[in-house]
Amino acid sequence: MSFTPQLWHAITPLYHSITAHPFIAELTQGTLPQEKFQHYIQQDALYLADFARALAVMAAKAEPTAWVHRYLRFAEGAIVVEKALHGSYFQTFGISEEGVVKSPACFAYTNYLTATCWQQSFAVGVAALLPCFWIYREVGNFIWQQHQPDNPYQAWIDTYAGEEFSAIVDEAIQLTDAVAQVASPETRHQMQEAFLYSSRLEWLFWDSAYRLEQWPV
Ligand SMILES: Cc1ncc(CN)c(N)n1
Repeated sequence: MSFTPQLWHAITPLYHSITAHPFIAELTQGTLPQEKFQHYIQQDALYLADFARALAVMAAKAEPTAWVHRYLRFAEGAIVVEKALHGSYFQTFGISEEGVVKSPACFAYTNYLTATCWQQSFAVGVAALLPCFWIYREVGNFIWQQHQPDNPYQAWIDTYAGEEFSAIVDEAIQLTDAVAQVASPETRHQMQEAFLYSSRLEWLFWDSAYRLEQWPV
């Protein structure tokens, strides 16, 4: 069995906790209060800036050289495609991320990703970044299958359930398998841990938006 199905298998209960979370349930129905979606999208704009930087770090570390380009394209996708999606919602709501402070969950996730990509091996960084692709595609498809008419969040759903995003996710999965194939058992173990931590942080990110999380002190 290749490596990535094992990664997914390990987080399957966690993934079900994400799809059962009220944020996702209400996003699916189109009933998620605007205030919660706005909180999410503002935090996500801050997240994406650091996500793109983490991907650029991975591009700098990538071996073979052909992979440099792939990680640069992933970073470009985060900055151009995903930020454009946020931009359209910002315009609709008349908001921006200007002056917004990272929530504890956003702070934890972005710091985890950037620290891992800078300090750990290329292999571990690859695994830490994979849930950011894979979970979003699965959640996008999950919601899309339950299509509700006039959902105000349809543009978000269409982006992550779309073919363009799916092709990127396939690439990220293949890359992870290729890296794992030549990794030592210890590195593979570290990759599994990194994948799990990022997956937990994905859950936390949605949960924090649902709670309109602020710093308690
Ligand atoms: C928190 C989070 N994780 C993942 C994605 C998809 N790149 C995102 N936009 N935001």
